[in-house]
Amino acid sequence: MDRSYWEKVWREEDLGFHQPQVNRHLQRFWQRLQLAPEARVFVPLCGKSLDLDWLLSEGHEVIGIDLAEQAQQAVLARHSAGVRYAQQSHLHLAWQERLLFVVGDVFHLKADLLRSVDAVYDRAALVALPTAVRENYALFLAQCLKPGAQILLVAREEAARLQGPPFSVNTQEVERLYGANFAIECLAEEVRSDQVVERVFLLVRHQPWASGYLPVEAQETQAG
Ligand SMILES: C[S@@+](CC[C@H](N)C(=O)[O-])C[C@H]1O[C@@H](n2cnc3c(N)ncnc32)[C@H](O)[C@@H]1O
Repeated sequence: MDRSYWEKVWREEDLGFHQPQVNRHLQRFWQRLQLAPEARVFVPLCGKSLDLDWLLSEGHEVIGIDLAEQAQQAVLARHSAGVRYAQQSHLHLAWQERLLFVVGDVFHLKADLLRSVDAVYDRAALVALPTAVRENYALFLAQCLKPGAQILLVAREEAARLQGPPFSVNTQEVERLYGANFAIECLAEEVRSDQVVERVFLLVRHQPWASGYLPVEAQETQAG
């Protein structure tokens, strides 16, 4: 999905993905991450999700990014006091107290910023991306996140779905994308009435040199 696809979605307010309430998996499983209240949380492809507000209410610093300026405006309308703005290359930044909302492409974020993140909350982000971009996204997160950083991932599998977004992402796909760099635990699996299987995963970035770990930058070479 290119930028023009999402621009049209936002222009036409075709926002079927937006939830009018905080995600129940987030509320149920967030405590499993055992984060300090002041921990920094990254919410990629965040839209105008109320989950940002919930994470702020837990005391976290929250960084959201979305291509859509409308998403930023909607979120800032809920956090309007004392907003400040800045531009950094292709990114439009707005921040207010513990919230930083970036308008731009997730792949333009600086690795330094993501390295400061303790946890990532991914609902409808990975599954919004087609296969090739999904691979880049998973590798990008692996390269930027520090060891020990966690990802709470809500994925959806829909066997009959050939097109997206949302795309069907099953357990094998999560393992293919993240298995080399993260420990993966499936926290919940639910079959919905519409035959969509929703799964919640907890991913933890490996510590360097743990058994089986190779840094993503490493190239295999011949001995001798
Ligand atoms: C399916 S929506 C999910 C929004 C949000 N996570 C939620 O739960 O409501 C995907 C969002 O990703 C944004 N998006 C798509 N590609 C992006 C990219 N490369 N960088 C930043 N945002 C992107 C779109 O504008 C859209 O708002």
